Amino acid sequence: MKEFEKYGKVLKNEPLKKYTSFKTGGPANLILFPESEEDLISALKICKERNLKHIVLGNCTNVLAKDEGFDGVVIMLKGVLKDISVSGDLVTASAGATLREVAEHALEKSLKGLEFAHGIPGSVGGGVIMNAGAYDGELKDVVESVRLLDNDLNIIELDNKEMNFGYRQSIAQEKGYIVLSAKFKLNKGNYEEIKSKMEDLMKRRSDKQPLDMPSAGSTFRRPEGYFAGKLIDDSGLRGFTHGGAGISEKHCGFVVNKNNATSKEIKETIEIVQKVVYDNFNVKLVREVKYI
Ligand SMILES: NC(=O)C1=CN([C@@H]2O[C@H](COP(=O)(O)OP(=O)(O)OC[C@H]3O[C@@H](n4cnc5c(N)ncnc54)[C@H](OP(=O)(O)O)[C@@H]3O)[C@@H](O)[C@H]2O)C=CC1
Ligand SMILES: C=C(O[C@H]1[C@H](O)[C@@H](CO)O[C@H](OP(=O)(O)OP(=O)(O)OC[C@H]2O[C@@H](n3ccc(=O)[nH]c3=O)[C@H](O)[C@@H]2O)[C@@H]1NC(C)=O)C(=O)O
Repeated sequence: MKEFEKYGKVLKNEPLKKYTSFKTGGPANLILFPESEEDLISALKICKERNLKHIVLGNCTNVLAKDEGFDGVVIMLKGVLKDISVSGDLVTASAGATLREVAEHALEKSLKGLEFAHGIPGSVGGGVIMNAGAYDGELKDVVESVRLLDNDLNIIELDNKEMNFGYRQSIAQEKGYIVLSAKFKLNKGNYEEIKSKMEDLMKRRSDKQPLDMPSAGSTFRRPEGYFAGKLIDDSGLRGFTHGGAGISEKHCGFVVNKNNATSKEIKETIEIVQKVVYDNFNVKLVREVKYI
C-alpha cells in the first residue's frame, strides 16, 4: 500500500466517522487524498490492476459507512481537486470543489443559476453523478458538460444531453464513471439579487431541515406521487428514536444521528421506517443514502 503515498496524503486505519456527515463509520484501511487528476488516475489504476476494493468519495454527505469500517482503499476528494475557474458565463469546477464554493464563485462574478446549490452540502462530483437538486433547481439545469473517467480510466466528456440526467440520476451513475470536473453554463445576473436568493433558500432550508444534527440529508428518494417526509410523519414516526439514531423532530425525511449512534442503528432505523411506511401506505421508500 506504500505506493499510494506518491499520489497524495495517505491515512491508514483512519476512522471514516471523522469525515461522514452522519458522524459514523469505522476505519478505512487506507484513505488517499489525490493531489491531481493524474494522481487520482494512477491510484485507480493500481486499485484495478491489483483488484483492490476501492471507492471514490466526495464530501461524504450521502453515505453510511459500516461500523466495521471499509476494507479497502477510499479515494477521497474532500479538500482536494477543488479548482474553480470562470470564463464569461461558464464556470468550470473540479470534482472535489463543494457546490457551496462553486455557487459562491458564481456570485462573485454576478452569475445566476446556481443559487439553489449553495446550501447542498455535497461536492461537484457527488452532486453531478446524482443530479443534486433543491428548491427550484437541479444540476441538470446548469451543467454544460462533464469530464469523466470511464470504466477503462479513459477521460471522456459528455454534454448535458449525453449525461441523461433524471431525478437523482445520470448515465455516469449507472455506468460507474468517475467525475473529474464539470462545466456550468450560467447567466449574467445582479449580485444583490443572487445573494438575496441564496440567503432566502438557506433560510428556508434551516427553517425546515435539521441542519444542526448529523445526517445525510434526505434519507429516501421522493416516491412518485408522494413525499417521504410526509409518509413518515403520517405514520406517527416524528421524533422516533432507535438507540442513538432516529427520525428528526423537525423534518421526518431525515434519519439523524441523535446521540452517538452507530451505523448499525441508523441502518436499522431506515429499515424500521421502510417497513412501517409500507405497512401503512403500501409505498416502498427507496434509499437515497449509499451504504459503503
Ligand atoms: N439536496 C440536499 O440538501 C442534499 C443533497 N445531498 C446529495 O448527496 C450527494 C452528496 O455528494 P458528496 O457528499 O460529495 O458525495 P459522497 O462523498 O457522499 O459520495 C456518495 C457517492 O457519490 C459518488 N461519488 C462521489 N464523488 C464522485 C465522483 N467524483 N465521481 C463519481 N462518483 C462520485 C460515489 O458513488 P459510487 O460509490 O456509486 O461511485 C459515492 O459513493 C450530492 O449529490 C447531493 O445531492 C446530500 C445531502 C443534502
Ligand atoms: C435534503 C435533500 O434534498 C431535499 C431538498 O433540500 C428539499 C428542498 O428542495 O426538497 C426535497 O426534500 P423533500 O422531498 O422532503 O421536500 P420538502 O419540501 O421538505 O417536503 C415535502 C412535503 O412533505 C411535507 N412534510 C415534510 C416533512 C415532514 O416532517 N412532514 C411533512 O408533512 C412538507 O410539508 C411538504 O409538503 C429534497 N429531497 C428529496 C429526496 O428530493 C437531499 O437530497 O438530501
